[in-house]
Amino acid sequence: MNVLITGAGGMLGTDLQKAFADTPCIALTRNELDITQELAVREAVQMHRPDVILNAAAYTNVDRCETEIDQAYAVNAVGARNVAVAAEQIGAQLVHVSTDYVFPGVSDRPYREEDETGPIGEYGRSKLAGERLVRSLCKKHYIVRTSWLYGKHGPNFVKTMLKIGREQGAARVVDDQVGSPTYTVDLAQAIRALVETPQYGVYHLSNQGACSWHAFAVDIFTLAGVDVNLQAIKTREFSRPAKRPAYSVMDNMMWRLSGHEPLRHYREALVAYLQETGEIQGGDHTS
Ligand SMILES: NC(=O)C1=CN([C@@H]2O[C@H](COP(=O)(O)OP(=O)(O)OC[C@H]3O[C@@H](n4cnc5c(N)ncnc54)[C@H](O)[C@@H]3O)[C@@H](O)[C@H]2O)C=CC1
Repeated sequence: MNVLITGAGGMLGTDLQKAFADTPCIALTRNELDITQELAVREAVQMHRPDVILNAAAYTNVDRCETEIDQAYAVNAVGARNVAVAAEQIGAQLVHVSTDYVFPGVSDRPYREEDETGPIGEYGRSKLAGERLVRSLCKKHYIVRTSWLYGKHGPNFVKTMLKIGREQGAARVVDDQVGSPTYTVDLAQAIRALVETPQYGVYHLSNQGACSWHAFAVDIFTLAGVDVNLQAIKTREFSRPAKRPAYSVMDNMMWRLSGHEPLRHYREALVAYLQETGEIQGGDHTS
């Protein structure tokens, strides 16, 4: 299996490279391939002729998407289209990574793959546009919606909390947004397993369990042994340009029904992350 990764320098892209390290893999960062450039995408795909393309490139700054709408759509929709067309031309499989933010966040149960979408911000709208283009333009597609990513190779909530907690000894975190934190290493391995089958379609892939950002911060500080004055606040007290869904937990139904084991619980994944980044020593931290 020959693999080509776009957005390979990002947080997920870097872990995808590791998950596919035992197979021929061309990893292209934004500087090496800008997916908004249709001709460049077509040429790169024609030249390398991968069996599988992993599109991890995206405009991911949720707040900036509210004002930089054209830039967001250029990458998340037009860029996704360019990759989908190029994949289809050579009959390649395409894994396109999307987000829980395509949902409005008002469900009383975890969102399933076929539930109605309804993004409440420009990031989610641009990602949904990308999903639709991929679905209609590339037959062999896997659309992988994931949530609340953190990993070793990018800025993320865990790093931010540890920095703020250690430097300031205090933090205020919202407790009225609920989702599933997901470790990029686990997601990359799941994507690896997914492309071993021709079970195309839309997948929700997240670590198991759900929590608020505040509860996640409690886990982070407890596990890392950082003593912090942690205050729970409401979203309305923490003004940000983009609205976020209040509840974006996703049922990984299609993954389960396709015969895969659920991803591990988010707390177990967090322990692994903290150990692998040297924040805590090995041993049993899960009780
Ligand atoms: N970070 C998160 O919490 C979540 C992320 N996602 C999705 O997961 C995927 C991976 O995200 P992360 O690794 O967290 O983001 P990231 O921001 O770390 O990585 C995205 C990469 O795309 C690259 N990129 C941006 N514009 C590009 C362009 N025009 N051409 C080529 N590359 C370009 C960036 O340079 C960056 O390396 C994205 O599709 C994102 O929408 C979904 C849910 C949550």
